[in-house]
Amino acid sequence: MSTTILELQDASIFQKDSLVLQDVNLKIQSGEFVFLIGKTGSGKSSFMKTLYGDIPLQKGEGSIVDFNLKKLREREIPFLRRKLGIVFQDFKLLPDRNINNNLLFVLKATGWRDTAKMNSKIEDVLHKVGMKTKGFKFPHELSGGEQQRVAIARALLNDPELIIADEPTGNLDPQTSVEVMRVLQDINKAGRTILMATHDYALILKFPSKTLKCDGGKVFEVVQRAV
Ligand SMILES: Nc1ncnc2c1ncn2[C@@H]1O[C@H](COP(=O)(O)OP(=O)(O)OP(=O)(O)O)[C@@H](O)[C@H]1O
Repeated sequence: MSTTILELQDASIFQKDSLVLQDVNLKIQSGEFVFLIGKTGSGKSSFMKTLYGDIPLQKGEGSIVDFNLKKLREREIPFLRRKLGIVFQDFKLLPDRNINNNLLFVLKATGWRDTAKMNSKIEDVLHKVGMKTKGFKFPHELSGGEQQRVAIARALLNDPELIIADEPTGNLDPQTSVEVMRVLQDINKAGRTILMATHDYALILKFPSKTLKCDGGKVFEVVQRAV
């Protein structure tokens, strides 16, 4: 039985006082892979920021992994983010430490203490993204695609119920984008729910899946035509 991971009802998304999206109604079920497309400035990032508590939900109703977005308090935001894996276009790895220590940093910051368990978790997530042998490398020693794999591994550390990826292939060449996309697909096939914003229509055609579009201040589902 599938459960609802994300639901918005008559939601409006604002950037400060300006309305970016209105009357947003959608549901994402556990196990889905959902693309979010739309032109630059159409509101994709604002939408995602609202989901992880960076922008408050001022109007309408929203629930995400059992948190009520309308009633979300400042002190609850770290707990919400522990249930989400967030991946950004620019990787956001810490440049002053190697990959293992980047991942260790996140585990310690989210309450892990047992060294053996932390090491085994790091090995596990790096294995999932095909980076098991690269843990000793520093971020600047990795290609963009490898850094993004590590950023995906980092997002997996706390077994998130939903992965939110904002343009994860935006800085990558087409072939590397496909490789990173395969990693995300494998993670989805293993049962994780993924919401991914992208500009890359070629990627959507190659990996067809449910697609939401931001356009004209609204979010709606688009049906892909066979090409
Ligand atoms: N920090 C901010 N303060 C005020 N307005 C903002 C801010 N960030 C974005 N906006 C505005 O909100 C609207 C939606 O921007 P948003 O970044 O959500 O779009 P996007 O679809 O993610 O674009 P892109 O694909 O370029 O990232 C735009 O009109 C933008 O100018």
